[in-house]
Amino acid sequence: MTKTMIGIIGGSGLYEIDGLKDAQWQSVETPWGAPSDQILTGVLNGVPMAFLPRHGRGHVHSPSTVPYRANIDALKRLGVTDVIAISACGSFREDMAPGDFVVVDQFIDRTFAREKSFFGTGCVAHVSVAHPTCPRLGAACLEAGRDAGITMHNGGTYLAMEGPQFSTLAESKMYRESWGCDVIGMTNMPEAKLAREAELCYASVAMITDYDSWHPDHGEVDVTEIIKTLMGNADKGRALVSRLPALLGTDRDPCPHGCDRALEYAILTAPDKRDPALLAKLDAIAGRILS
Ligand SMILES: CSC[C@H]1O[C@H](OP(=O)(O)O)[C@H](O)[C@@H]1O
Ligand SMILES: Nc1ncnc2[nH]cnc12
Repeated sequence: MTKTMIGIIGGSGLYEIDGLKDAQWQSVETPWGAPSDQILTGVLNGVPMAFLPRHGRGHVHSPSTVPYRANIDALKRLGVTDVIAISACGSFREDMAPGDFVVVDQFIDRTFAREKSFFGTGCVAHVSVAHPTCPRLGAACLEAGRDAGITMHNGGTYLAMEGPQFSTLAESKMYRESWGCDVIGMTNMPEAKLAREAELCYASVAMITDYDSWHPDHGEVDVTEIIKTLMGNADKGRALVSRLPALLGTDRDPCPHGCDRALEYAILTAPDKRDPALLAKLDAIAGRILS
């Protein structure tokens, strides 16, 4: 049995959380560069927690320049076992209204200008992302949100776009009508794929801020409206987070869905052909399987 450590990746509007005992902002170095910011560590309601603002405090990084690999590596290096990503999203569904939260369980990845893997020449690995989020962790988020009085939706497909511009009307309609997506954002990919490679359980909570541009009564996306909705959402996000420790507990069994064993049969490169320099960089991510 291992000890639980909760990692929260806070999206737009969520740059810190309160109530951590022994809170301190820590600098973490990784072989993939610096994470988005220092990481706030401490203990929340009896369980160790690490909080990382995805865009950095003051919103420094754009969705394309967020150092996704460094962020996931830094959380893993600190001992995080369970990552909850909290993200501002547009909605493609009338019934997923601004102010509601969605526990996302699928993604369509339309990003193209980002590093998407820790692996590559000299150590090739292929993990499954058929089920890219952890159902156990998603269920805890759903319960925590409902306990906090938030309107929660169980399951949804997140369209990850490159940005930073919002979608055209034609794109918005295509994602909604032809592709059956539920929400849209710019950051959960490659974050979710990298978390799987790092053998971390990952759940994604979408905080709905707008109806993207498809909705005839709402017109185009307006970032000032998004920020207004975000201000209300951020407090709800914190309320959800404060309920997670009681639901996840201090001790942790192996993930029933195998997230923490994703690399077991994934590495294809023969031991004698592996690149020592890449193996050294993989110390935190794949140390369990490579050492
Ligand atoms: C503030 S509008 C667009 C911005 O908000 C979302 O960020 P995050 O996913 O980190 O909450 C979206 O992905 C864009 O980066
Ligand atoms: N409509 C939208 N499209 C992409 N990212 C978003 N983040 C918040 N609203 C969004």
